[in-house]
Amino acid sequence: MNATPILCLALGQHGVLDTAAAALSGWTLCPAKGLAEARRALRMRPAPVGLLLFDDHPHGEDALDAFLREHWYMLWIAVFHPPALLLPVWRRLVQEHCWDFHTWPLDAARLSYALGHAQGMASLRGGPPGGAGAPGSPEGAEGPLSAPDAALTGHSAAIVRLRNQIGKVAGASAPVLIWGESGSGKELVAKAVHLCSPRAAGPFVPVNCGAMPASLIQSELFGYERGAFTGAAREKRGLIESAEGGSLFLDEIGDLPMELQANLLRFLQEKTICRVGATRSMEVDVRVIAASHVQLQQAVQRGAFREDLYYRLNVLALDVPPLRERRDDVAALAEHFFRLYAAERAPRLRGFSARAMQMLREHDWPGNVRELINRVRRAMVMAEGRLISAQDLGLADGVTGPDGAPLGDARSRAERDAIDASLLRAGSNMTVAARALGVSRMTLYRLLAKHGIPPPSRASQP
Ligand SMILES: Nc1ncnc2c1ncn2[C@@H]1O[C@H](COP(=O)(O)OP(=O)(O)OP(=O)(O)O)[C@@H](O)[C@H]1O
Repeated sequence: MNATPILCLALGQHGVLDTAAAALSGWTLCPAKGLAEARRALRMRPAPVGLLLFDDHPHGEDALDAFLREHWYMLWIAVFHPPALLLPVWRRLVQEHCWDFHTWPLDAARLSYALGHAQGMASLRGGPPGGAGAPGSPEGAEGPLSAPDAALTGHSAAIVRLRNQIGKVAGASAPVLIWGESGSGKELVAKAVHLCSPRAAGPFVPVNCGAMPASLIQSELFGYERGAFTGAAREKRGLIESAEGGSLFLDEIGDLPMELQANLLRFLQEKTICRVGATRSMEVDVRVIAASHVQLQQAVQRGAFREDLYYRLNVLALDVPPLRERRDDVAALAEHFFRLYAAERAPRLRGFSARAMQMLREHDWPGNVRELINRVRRAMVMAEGRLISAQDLGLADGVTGPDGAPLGDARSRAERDAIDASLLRAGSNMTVAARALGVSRMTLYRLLAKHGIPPPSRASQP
């Protein structure tokens, strides 16, 4: 008997579960009557492979699509009645999410062979998340992640390659270095590495090295003892300690001050840390995942980043491609974010116009996926019709082009569009937007007031 469980999900009539059980007697099957039961079963006992058992009137494709996106790390085999496969909606679902498909009546030998093959492939990928949220999981400072927190949308060759690489590096214990442009998805990739690793049930602790004042980083990362400095009335665990048993995500590692680079190197070499003011060091079991949007090798050449630390971190490297290099993903991502925000914001909206989709595909996405999210969210607020237009997305032809308006008007409109675009690209971060526009934050606030653009709320600042 093969002891690794296969999730058997009945979509429709539950009788299909008995039929499958009779055909697959040598397998450990974990039956689930519907999506809610399947979610519960997978939380209790993760499975690397799942069977989707459709009855002769399949329906509920949106809910199933969302479920399969959440459980992207599993290999799925669908079983259909042949007529359903003539329908575009089910063909698309199989193409997007399934590793194989079969038809009723079951050919037990063929299905067994496919399940064995799928299990073998799943084990090469590094296996499913190791029981995030499972009973007995140690709870960390940030708590364990769950699969939807790290689902990478997209089916371009680049993202499929990246998913495979994530599966491979996740199983190892060495540090990971993720490189990619701002907003391309580095943190999401870090979460996926953590979730696919044997540490999945432990905490994932993100630290933005660029956003933390240099004077605080040492005590925030390493913690401090009581009385270590004025104001240290109580001892405090650092972020590294709070990632015990899990992963520490060091975003913008290139911004780490030199003296802390030495401390981090010591931690990576010796697996011990010393709190500020402590006389003894302590052991910690934490995997470091670092990310940078600048090529660290150049920082090494400039003398701004330690070469020994660079080589320590760069054992397993992952490149997250910019969105313009995987345009095939734009439509799936836009639809994913539309679905994500539609219920909350705009139940009347039905989707994107054909022209809007075309402009989404043609845009260069300097702010990557974060810019796409911002454009979709803004469009959902601005749209007046049932379909989001290119105009709503701020991507219509001629929005910035001269149209015979007086020079002053054209200049003012161009200024406003440039501000809008850079705020979108910067994810509403005023500092980043101001830097991109080559003006100070104060000037940017003044320009917002001049054009009647509401300043981004503090909540939307990263
Ligand atoms: N493939 C993807 N599927 C779904 N969501 C994605 C994908 N890639 C990125 N995102 C989303 O885009 C946003 C930006 O991604 P993320 O924060 O991971 O980027 P980043 O490269 O770490 O950015 P920065 O360098 O500015 O920190 C997040 O909300 C993330 O969830």
